[in-house]
Order: sequence, then structure tokens, then C-alpha cells
Amino acid sequence: LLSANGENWAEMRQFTLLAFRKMGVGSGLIEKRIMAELDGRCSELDAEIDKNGKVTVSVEFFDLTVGSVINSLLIGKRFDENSKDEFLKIKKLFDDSSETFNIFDLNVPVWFLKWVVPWRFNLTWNARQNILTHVGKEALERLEKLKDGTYDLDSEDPKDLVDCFLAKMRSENEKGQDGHPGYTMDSLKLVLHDLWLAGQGTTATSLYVGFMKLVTHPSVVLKIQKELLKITEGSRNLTLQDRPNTPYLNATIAEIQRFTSVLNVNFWRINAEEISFRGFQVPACTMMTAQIGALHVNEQYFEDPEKFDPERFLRNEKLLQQLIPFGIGKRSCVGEQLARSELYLVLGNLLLRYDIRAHGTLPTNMDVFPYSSAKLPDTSGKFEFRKIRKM
Ligand code: HEM
Repeated sequence: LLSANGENWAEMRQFTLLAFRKMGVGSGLIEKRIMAELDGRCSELDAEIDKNGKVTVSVEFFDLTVGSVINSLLIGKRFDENSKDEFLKIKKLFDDSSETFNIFDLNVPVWFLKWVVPWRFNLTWNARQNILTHVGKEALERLEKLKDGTYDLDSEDPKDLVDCFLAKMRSENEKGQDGHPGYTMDSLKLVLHDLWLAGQGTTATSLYVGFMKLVTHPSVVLKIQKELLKITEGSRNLTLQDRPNTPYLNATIAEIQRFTSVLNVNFWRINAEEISFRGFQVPACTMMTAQIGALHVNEQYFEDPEKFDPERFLRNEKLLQQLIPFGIGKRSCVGEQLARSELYLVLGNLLLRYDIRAHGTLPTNMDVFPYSSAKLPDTSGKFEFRKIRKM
């Protein structure tokens, strides 16, 4: 999905979007999955609050919440007490490799990286192999169970993406020569790997950066809480159906996404024909990318871009169209709906349930590796959660 092109990419992208829809992305079903995960994580926090009156929360909380949602959507398992260390280990390896992976690695041939800077190549390679092994193990076990008859697929009610893929693989195999050749176990592992990778850090980083901004802007938090209390009367969770009635929360999420601008560069495009752009003649077949992060701090569109100001999106509703955190066009983010649901439900419901403050001094550096492929904030910041109301 991420690095493929042409027919196979198009097939896998279409499959993924369809599979997400079958599993309820874009409907109330995904809300159930997200809220079940959030409730599970919050009950751990509440147990600590019952004992000590407050709990200290680090970036791990967001990593585990988002990681569990994506893991259960892909391979049907959340990260609980027994498996969370495995997740945090894979995450650490991946974070270490992200620090070095940048535009250089995206541009030079793999053989060059392997021979000239093998340590760098191995860092990235090992991190990716770990994710592949983690998601691949589950897929292979499922296939074995299918073969020995101890598991059956329900293509109308798939448990996760592995179920969707295996059902599709079976139906394509049954077509013989006419079946699509892309549905193999190797493809499944790569699709799982790409979705796990793309769906995890992006959303968790946005939530972490969001709370970093919120604790330093208490007036924004008060406005959100007032808005949320008005519609929920403090007696129920916030749901996706509430979105049209929470303009201030929506604007705050937009401002958080503008600030986070997770990806420093978009994925590559190749122009099919020669184009003229601002006086430059760009020949056909040129690799190009857009810097979304640069657009999001462009003063022409976002006045005083360094200021955290959710109300800019309320003063000018058209501004939302200038914000493209998920990219645009045919290679735009396939996880956009899932990510939007997670940001809304997690941010909104945490603010309804807890009084959230900074714990100690917060780091100010929002991009420790400005030349890496993704924005990587200093994640040493911690928060203090105190209970406002039980849900
Ligand atoms: C706040 C969270 C997220 C942000 C900001 C984000 C951002 C992006 C951006 C900017 C792109 C490149 C778009 C382009 O080149 O035009 C992208 C692509 C992609 N994203 Fe996301 N993403 C997020 C969450 C997710 C999630 C949750 C998933 C999956 C579960 C996901 C899967 C992907 C995939 C597979 C692609 C490649 C699509 C393709 O090449 O066809 N993303 N994302």
C-alpha cells in the first residue's frame, strides 16, 4: 500500500477501503471498538485515581490506546497487560528507526543504503521486520486453523482485516485463472504491516501533541468542556453523532492537526506529462512531493501561524479547506475516517471525564528531528489526570 504502485496498489487500496467499511469504519460499529478500548484504558487510570486522587499519564497511554484499536481492527487483538510489553518493544524499535529515516533514504537505491550505510539500512529493516513478524504470525495461524477446520470465515461479519483478506483470497482462488493474483499471504502481511505502521504513530502523535497544546491553553479546554457538557448534560459519553453540535471541539481538533502536521513530506507522485509550475518546466516522469507541513504554517492562509488558535477555523469556515493533514487525491490517507473518529472520541471523552494538567515541566520541542520523514515531537511530556465524572 505505502510503497506499491500501479495495478497492485490500486487493488490493495480498494480492498482495504472495502474491508474497513465492512468492519464498520464510518459507522457506529467503529465507535464501539474505539470506546471499548478507551473504557478499558480509562478503567486502569481510574483504579489509580481511586487510590491516589490522580494519575500521571505519559505518551504510552496514547500509543497503547491507538495501537490497540488498530491491532484489533487488523488482527483481532487488543494489547492487554500480558501483551503490552510486546507492543512497546516493537514501537521503540520503530521510533528509533524513524529518527534516521528521511528524504535521503527515500531517494537513494536500496543497494546503496545496504552497502554504504548498512547500520542505517539495518535499523529501518529490523524495525519493519519486527512489525511484519508480529502481524504475520497471527495471519499464518489463522490460515492454519482454516485449513484444519478449527476456524471458519464469515464474510458477512468479518472479525478483522485478516478475515476479510482470507475470504477474498479464497474467492479469488476459486476463480482459477480469472482470479486476481495479488491475494497471497505475502501481500496480506505487507498490507497488515503498512496499515499497522501508518495507522499507529500518526494518530497517537496527534493526540499527544493535542494534549500538550491543551494543557498550556486552559481557556480552550474550558470552552470545549462547556460545549460538551451542554450536549451530553454530563450523563453520557460523547458520540460521533454529536459532531455537528460541537463546532468548538471540531475547530480545536483541526488546529491540533495543523500544528501536528505529522508527515513532513507527502508520498511521492510522478507526473504523467510535462507541466509548467511557477515558471519551472517540469519534465514528464519527475518524482515530486508536497510539504504539507509547510502549507500548514503558510501565513498567506493561516494568519499568525505559530499561535494555537482554534477559533481561526470558526472565524473563517473556508479555512478548513486549506487544511489537508490527510493529503488529497487518489493517494490520500486510507485511514482518514478511522483517524478522525479516534481523534474526536478520545479527545472529547477524555476531556469530559478528566481534569487534565501538565505534570512537571513540559518539553517545548515539537520536532526533535526536523529532517526525518515524519514529525517527531519530544515525547517526554507527562500529564496529570483527575476524575471529574464517571461514565
Ligand atoms: C491523524 C492520523 C493520520 C494522519 C495525519 C495521516 C496522514 C497521511 C498522509 C498525509 C498521507 C499521504 C497522503 C498523500 O500522499 O496524499 C497518508 C497516507 C496513508 N495513510 Fe494515513 N494518516 C493518519 C492515520 C492513518 C490511519 C489510522 C491509517 C490506517 C489504519 C492510515 C493509513 C495510510 C495509508 C495506507 C496511506 C497510503 C495511501 C496510499 O498510498 O494509497 N493513516 N496518511
